[in-house]
Amino acid sequence: MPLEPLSQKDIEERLAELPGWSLDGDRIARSYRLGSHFAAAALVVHIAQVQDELDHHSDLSLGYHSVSLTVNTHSVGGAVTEKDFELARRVEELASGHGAS
Ligand SMILES: C[C@H](O)[C@H](O)[C@H]1CNC2=NC(N)=NC(=O)C2=N1
Repeated sequence: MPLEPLSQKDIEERLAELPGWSLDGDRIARSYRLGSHFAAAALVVHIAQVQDELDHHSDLSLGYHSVSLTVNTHSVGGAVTEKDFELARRVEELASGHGAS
């Protein structure tokens, strides 16, 4: 099925199931805290691996003890789609395995 922009209501319903995620303009976003810079870097690499697997890529940044990402879907002109939430759910699983909060 082709990707379509989600309505505001659809976005809010999905965000309600993803604590820590929020709408930032036309993107969904989350930041994580980790116990060290190296732990944060490892999470970035793991997220990059999943993004290539899904062929869907966030803007992903590494801080001192933090990782931040924002994502929308370029192919529909930069709107939020189901694919962004698929990535967000996968990242949540990963982050928990890395001890991120
Ligand atoms: C050709 C390739 O499949 C596309 O460019 C993919 C790659 N990653 C992507 N990532 C995001 N966030 N949106 C896209 O539309 C997108 N498209």
